[in-house]
Amino acid sequence: MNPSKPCAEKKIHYQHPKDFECRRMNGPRAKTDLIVQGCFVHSTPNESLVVNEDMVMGVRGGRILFMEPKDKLDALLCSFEMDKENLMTLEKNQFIIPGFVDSHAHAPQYTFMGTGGDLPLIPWLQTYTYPTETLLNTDDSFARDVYEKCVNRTLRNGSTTVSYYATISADATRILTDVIECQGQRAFIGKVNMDTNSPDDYVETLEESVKETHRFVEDILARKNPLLTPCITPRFAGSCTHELMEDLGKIARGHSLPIQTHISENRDEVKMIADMFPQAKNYTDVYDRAGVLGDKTILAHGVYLSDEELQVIGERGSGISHCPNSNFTLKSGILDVRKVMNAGIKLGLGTDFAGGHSPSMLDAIRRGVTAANTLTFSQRSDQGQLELVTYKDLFRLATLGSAELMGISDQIGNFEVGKQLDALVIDPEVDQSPFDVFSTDSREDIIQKFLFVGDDRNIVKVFVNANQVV
Ligand SMILES: O=c1[nH]c(=O)c2nc[nH]c2[nH]1
Ligand SMILES: [Zn+2]
Repeated sequence: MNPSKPCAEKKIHYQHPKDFECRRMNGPRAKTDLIVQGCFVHSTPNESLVVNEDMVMGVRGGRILFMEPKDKLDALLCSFEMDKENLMTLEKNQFIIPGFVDSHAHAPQYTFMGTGGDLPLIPWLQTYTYPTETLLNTDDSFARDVYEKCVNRTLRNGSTTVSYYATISADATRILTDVIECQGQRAFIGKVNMDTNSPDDYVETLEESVKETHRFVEDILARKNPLLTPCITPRFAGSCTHELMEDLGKIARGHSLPIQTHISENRDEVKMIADMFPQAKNYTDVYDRAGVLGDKTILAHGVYLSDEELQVIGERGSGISHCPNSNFTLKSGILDVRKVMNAGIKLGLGTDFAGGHSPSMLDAIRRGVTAANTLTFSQRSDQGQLELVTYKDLFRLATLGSAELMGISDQIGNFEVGKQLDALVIDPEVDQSPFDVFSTDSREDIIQKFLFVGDDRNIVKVFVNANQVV
């Protein structure tokens, strides 16, 4: 097997290291059937945590064909003409969950993840973020090294789908796309757009930005890989002119593409946007006037959105990516998740590394619980009884919620028949597991222990579109 051959044949300029196994070998569609028997844990539109014991799932061409009680196994194998050789039976305490969907992450910032938490957003962007992105934007081999490690790390931590920001260059973004494609992850990928209020060596003209965006969109669409979606990415209103955002909105609508950007993350940022766009009513109105708010728009953070803004976001069908680690690390604030959920606005979860200092959606779940608990301290005295946000709600946001936010919940997010199989096999008793299981633990206790104490050691298999990628 020559791991680099398929990519080389497609004339992708990216070359893998010798020992790297390019998963494009499998093609984006799984060739063999897969049957899984065991305990399935997922969210449904009505329930955040559903545990289905003793079930059997059949998968063909990457898609879930059936999910039935295990005593029907023989009859199902017979009627779907499936081979028992493809049966994977989970062990006693193992269970399977949908792959995590990270709805907001910055691949180039993986370089400095875990450092630089001493500053708030705007000086953090100027001091750490822009210089690092400038470096990856211009040094291909460094970018390749960072992107390979970043994608490998997110996959190992169970993120089967990630919505990534890259840098401002279409060529550099292409390196990230090559890496994601070869490692077999499902992803939204965004070439970042910035045409104002940015460093002299990390900024584009309006014309360049639009031209490069077309080039990047065409590169990804030409690959015809259903796992990859170009995502139009005006960085935030603080680095884009109205004219650029308007043009980007048109490109997104022209190709029916998603849009991702940041909104209302930090008080100084909100003030900066008000100064830059005096004609707009508020931050949301800046995007609304430019035609950036549609039913495929992912807005990261939204900590300081007013009720009026939330209403507009809901009416446009846009949604919010909640990034609690980043909000704590950059000292931005805390999103009122219950308020957003009660407003009926689409809500997902994101790591936002390297504003956040973890690539793990397990960490995002935990920080989300802490964020919600923290809000209850300040709200209880004046509002009486509170509707709590639980770990089950956060599990839903990390899977089905993010899939809904990204507009792909018809394909992934849970184990509904007809969806594609993106899944994680969890082994609570793996060697070196960071937690212990006792005979007194119920199944729900074990799931909760994994969500609060588990890590990538417990994620023993990762499937994207039924292909095993870890
Ligand atoms: O958390 C964030 N990370 C970023 O890179 C960024 N750019 C604008 N606003 C931002 N917020
Ligand atoms: Zn971000």
